[in-house]
Amino acid sequence: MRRKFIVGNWKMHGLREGGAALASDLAGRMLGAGDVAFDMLLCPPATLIHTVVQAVSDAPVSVGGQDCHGKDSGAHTGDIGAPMLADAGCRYVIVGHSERRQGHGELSGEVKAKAAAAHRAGLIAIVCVGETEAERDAGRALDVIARMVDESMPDGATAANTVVAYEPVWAIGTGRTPTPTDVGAMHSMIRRRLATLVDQPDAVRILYGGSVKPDNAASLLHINDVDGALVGGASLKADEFWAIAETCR
Ligand SMILES: O=C[C@H](O)COP(=O)(O)O
Repeated sequence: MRRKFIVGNWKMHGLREGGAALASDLAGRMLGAGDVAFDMLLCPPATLIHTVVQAVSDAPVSVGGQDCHGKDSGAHTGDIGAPMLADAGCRYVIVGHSERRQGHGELSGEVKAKAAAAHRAGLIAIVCVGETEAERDAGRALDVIARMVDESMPDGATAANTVVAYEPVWAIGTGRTPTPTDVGAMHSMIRRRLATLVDQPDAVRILYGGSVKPDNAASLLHINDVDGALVGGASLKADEFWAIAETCR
């Protein structure tokens, strides 16, 4: 049985005061809710990891990084090693987000190295894949994602150390989403693909990301093989993020 997983990716948003307030608000809601049918993860910018770890320390809320280097340490100015994230209190790290692939030219081979680095540090890697609008319009979405999954998944990936996030690039921050039929087809293809790449493919959580909002969360989160959401914009508002999470209850 895969528990639903609601992940907030704050991207490059937030200063200490607001970040602490948002994390504390969500921690309080989780504590007040008691038994919930989902896990919650917050991925703040690196400067807020310490603040958020402290704010959620009493609550069943995990903290993750938004990226890590493929090497554990070294002369890599501006980068963060996975052991540093673990040391700061993270349990997870997002790798291969399309904003990294596109904005920083990351290819799947590098994403695979980052996921492997996460595993070495004892972190759970959230491996992101997603097609562009041109690829979908050309009818190539399933092939593109199959290849990205094949090339991004590190050796030794298991259901315990890896989560996959499917995020169509054209749906991120645009208010547009694929149809539930298209999301279902993509997620079931990804799971079939995982059968050749990881142990216990049926236990791997596959998240959907891209314009998840309170008003579409229920229809997206109840699709077969959709095990949660990777939420950007709506994760910056406690009411919206909580409303998305509550559709899993
Ligand atoms: O990591 C999150 C995704 O990029 C989705 O962002 P969004 O919810 O703002 O569309």
